[in-house]
Amino acid sequence: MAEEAAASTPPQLSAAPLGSSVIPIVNKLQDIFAQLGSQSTIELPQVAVVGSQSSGKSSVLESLVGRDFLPRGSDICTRRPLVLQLLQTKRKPDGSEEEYGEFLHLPGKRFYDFSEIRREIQAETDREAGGNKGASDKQIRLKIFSPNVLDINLVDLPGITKVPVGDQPSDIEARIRTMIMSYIKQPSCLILAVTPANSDLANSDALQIAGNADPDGYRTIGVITKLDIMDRGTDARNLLLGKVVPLRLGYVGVVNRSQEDILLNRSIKDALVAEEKFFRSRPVYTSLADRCGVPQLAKKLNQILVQHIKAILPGLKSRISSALVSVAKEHASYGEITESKAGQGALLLNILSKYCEAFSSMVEGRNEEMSTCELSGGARIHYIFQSIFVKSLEEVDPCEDLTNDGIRTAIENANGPRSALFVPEVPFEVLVRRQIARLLDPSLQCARFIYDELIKISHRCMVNELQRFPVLRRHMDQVIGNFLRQGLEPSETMIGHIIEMEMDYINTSHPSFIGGSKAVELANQQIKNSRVPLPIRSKDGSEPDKALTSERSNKSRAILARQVNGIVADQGVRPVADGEKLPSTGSTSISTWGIPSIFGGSDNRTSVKESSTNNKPYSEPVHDAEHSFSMIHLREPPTVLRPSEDRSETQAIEIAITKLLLRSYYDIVRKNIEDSVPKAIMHFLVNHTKRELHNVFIKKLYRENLFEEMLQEPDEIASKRKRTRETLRVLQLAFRTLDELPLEAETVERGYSLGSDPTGLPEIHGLPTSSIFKWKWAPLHARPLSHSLSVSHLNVKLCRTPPTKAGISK
Ligand SMILES: Nc1nc2c(ncn2[C@@H]2O[C@H](COP(=O)(O)OP(=O)(O)OP(=O)(O)O)[C@@H](O)[C@H]2O)c(=O)[nH]1
Repeated sequence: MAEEAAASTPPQLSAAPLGSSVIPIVNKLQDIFAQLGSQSTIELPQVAVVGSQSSGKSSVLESLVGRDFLPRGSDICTRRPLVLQLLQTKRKPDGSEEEYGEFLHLPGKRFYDFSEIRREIQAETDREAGGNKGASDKQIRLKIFSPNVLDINLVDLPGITKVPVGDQPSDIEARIRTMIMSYIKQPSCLILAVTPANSDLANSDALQIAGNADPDGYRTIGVITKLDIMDRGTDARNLLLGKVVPLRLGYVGVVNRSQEDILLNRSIKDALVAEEKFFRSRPVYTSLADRCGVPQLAKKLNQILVQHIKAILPGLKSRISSALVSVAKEHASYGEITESKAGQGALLLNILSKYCEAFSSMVEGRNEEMSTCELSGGARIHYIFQSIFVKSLEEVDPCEDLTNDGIRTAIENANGPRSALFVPEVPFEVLVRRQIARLLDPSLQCARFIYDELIKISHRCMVNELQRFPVLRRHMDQVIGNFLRQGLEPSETMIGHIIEMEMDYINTSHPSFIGGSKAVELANQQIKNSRVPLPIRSKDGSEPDKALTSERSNKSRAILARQVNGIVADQGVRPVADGEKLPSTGSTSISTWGIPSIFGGSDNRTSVKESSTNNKPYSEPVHDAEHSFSMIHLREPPTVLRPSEDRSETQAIEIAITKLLLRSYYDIVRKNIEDSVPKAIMHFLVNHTKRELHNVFIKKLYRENLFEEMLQEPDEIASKRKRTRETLRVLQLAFRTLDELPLEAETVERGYSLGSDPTGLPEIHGLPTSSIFKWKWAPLHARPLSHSLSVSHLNVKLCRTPPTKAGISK
């Protein structure tokens, strides 16, 4: 009845629950985890009680939890492992608490009456293990929800029994041992090895099985129960001092409720008071206060939990600090909200200046985020100039699209109605102009490429910073786009002028130009060298070795084109041109270029004349003598006239000269263009943009009436800023909290008071400390429990008083 009454009163822990003083610290840490958005929790070690049957395991566990809910009795009670999950719940808004249990096998059913929990454990044990003392290794899982507990698992295990009774199989002892071992061999399991004081400790099943699972004793605490029913005249001093069986973490002696107390419904609270009274009334235990009583056991466990928490703190701290750095960076990227006009103006000005600075830096290669994987910014501009533009121009052969026939046609056209006396200047100029004109397109294309590059660079400037101001970004892109287009126009005009200038005046006095005399000399040389073998023209007019000679000729040209000024005396076989017939003699008289006379020998002239007469298109029909007085009819000139196919040596020389001149002059122009086009683009487009961009921005965008519009932020950014600011605040708080976490033994001992903590959790204390319970235990000798429990070193602050020699059990 009393127990029922206790259960119905507002749930209040009546004793020092396990880990009570650690709860606030763990809560704080859990809060930090939660605020970090982390799913992980602080995993506290599981605590298992082991021992022989009826040694008092369940009683110890109950005392630690502070609630009556486990079946206890002089007979076998725990016949299935009971995994007790303590789960901390939030206090209700009105401050009231709610404690209840829930079984895994009865999901959704809440047990607010703890004696009902006990009845359900008994019933569930019977269901699985039968009603006649049978045991089963099938767990009963019970969750206890309370605002006053630590999230920790406690395991009540069946007691070790020797002689099978009831329905127990013959190997009951082995079975139970195996079952117990499966729990306590886990390195994260803390073992409470329970031995009644009225039995022989040296024969303790609890210590024996715990020793098997934890040979070094880093996670075994010895618990001596039933100190109150020891033989008269005996005491547990030596046991507690570890003189009988040494234990690294030592022993704690407790007095639980007797069977009589249970029958009388004596509460745990009363039992704890009685226990305190018991130790106080036994002078033999006075000096062992730190190892006597359930509160001391709870304290010892708390200390181990604190050590465990300490071990996980450094990892937690480094996680928080790295999160702090990245969140702070993100927060900074969203900037601050600026409301005043002056502030907005300054912000806008700052952005514009920074943008221009970033643009210039990228063009000049001073960009901080310089890539090591690919060319960027100014380097790409250089590449376009040198590796694309210049290289392409150098690969062009000015005579590439000119056939010998073409050149000859041009020459004949230039001669007009006369036969040429001099090497005609006009065809060279016409042809060279045509080649120069070809340079316009690649030059304009080059300017376009650079323009595209600048647009790309502009898009890469301040990408992150301007995310916040999409309207401004759009406007800036527009302004710089227009401005670059405007810069492209004068550079294109300039390129046009450069090409026109080159075409307008063919400077045959250029010092690098080959000049007429030299060209004639070289041409003669070439003709002479290539006189034998003469290409034999077949009937259809094709030359068998045309392809070959043409190829050679191309090669020679290529060599020629690579020489300085484009001139080299071609020593090898240098057929003048495709399909040329070379004269047998090469004697020519040479004048200087300009008015160069290349009077061919009379033979040549004759041969030209002859060849012209023999030329089919011009040849007249042969008339009979009888028709000599009749009207002579001329053949109608064809609509399209071409020069005769037969070529004189003079013509061959003329063609060769023209080509030499073309190449030489083209080379001069090409170099000029290669030099001046990039200069024009740099001046009118690139550098002009660098110089003027800031002014243009100011002129177009820095207007007070536009501030608001330009600095408009998307809602998303505002909410991101708010969110990161909050996260930042939480992280900073978490970092501070970790630093200030009172993990010193003294504070933990007292129960960490949250004071005016906004979570509103109450102060939680253990039992009032009387002089007899004055804590002296100092775990200086403690060693890591396991990997998950361990701390590599203990904080010296944990040690208030040096441990007594006896306390350091070996
Ligand atoms: N006088 C006295 N009786 C105790 C003490 N501890 C336990 N008991 C009694 O011993 C009996 C067994 O206690 P339990 O807590 O059920 O022991 P247990 O080890 O859990 O038992 P099983 O689970 O059956 O193995 C009960 O009647 C308890 O009242 C104690 O310190 N002093």
